[in-house]
Amino acid sequence: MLKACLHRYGIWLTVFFVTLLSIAVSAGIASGMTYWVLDGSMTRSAWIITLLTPAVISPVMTYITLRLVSELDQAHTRLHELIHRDHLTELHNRRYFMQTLHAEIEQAKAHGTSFALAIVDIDNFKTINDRFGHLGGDEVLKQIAHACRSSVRDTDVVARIGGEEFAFLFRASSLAVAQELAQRLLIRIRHLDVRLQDVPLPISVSIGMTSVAGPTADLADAMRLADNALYAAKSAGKDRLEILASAAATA
Ligand SMILES: Nc1nc2c(ncn2[C@@H]2O[C@H](COP(=O)(O)OP(=O)(O)OP(=O)(O)O)[C@@H](O)[C@H]2O)c(=O)[nH]1
Repeated sequence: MLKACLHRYGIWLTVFFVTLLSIAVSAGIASGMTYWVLDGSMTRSAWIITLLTPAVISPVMTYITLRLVSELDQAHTRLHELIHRDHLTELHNRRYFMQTLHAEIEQAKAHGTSFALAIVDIDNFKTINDRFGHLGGDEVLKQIAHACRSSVRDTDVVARIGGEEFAFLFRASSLAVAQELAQRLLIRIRHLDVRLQDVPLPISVSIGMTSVAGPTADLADAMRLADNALYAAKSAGKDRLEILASAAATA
């Protein structure tokens, strides 16, 4: 925490902030709160100290501290976005998706909850790149990403997990509900009005889906089943949904 502060705000602001903390602590005002500082939750502890210190520190110093804390908050939010967003489509990225999937699997194991996982791959995307170049392909990716986002519920998670591959996590969903959402996505993408250089492009995706439920839920198994289902959808002619339910979900 101290290193990050030094790096971003330089020596003088860091010294100022540390001095401020020392004054507050030595005045006995922040006793009991210091474990939060040690715990690393700088923002929360700094806010608490800031609220308690106006009586002993001048308003100017309090203002500076508030600015510092708010900048730290913004820096933290920007960093979080950089780490978890795909910059092209503004969807979540693979890292975020895998973390969320892992948490959802743990939830299923602990509480017997269920959800559906889908992997969506654009059909014949290479031909679009070959014909219109990488920038043209990027434009199509953005439009498909938008369609993906607006085809699901707020509680669902959508991410771009590879070049022309997206993943969906349908929370607390039966396979039937998730299947309906995926079918809706297929239709929506089929009817997208995508044009590059005024040429209308037929766009479609293939979807592989599986369900995850109960104490035997496993991340690697879930990804493998969804991948295999996607492979089946591609092999069966593309532009379709294939489902491979896990043994636990069908039991
Ligand atoms: N424009 C663009 N293209 C990408 C990006 N990432 C991967 N690609 C392209 O995606 C294409 C994927 O091609 P393939 O794996 O052959 O897949 P496909 O042509 O969609 O074929 P099927 O999956 O069998 O339907 C390649 O041309 C990659 O260069 C990206 O970020 N932007």
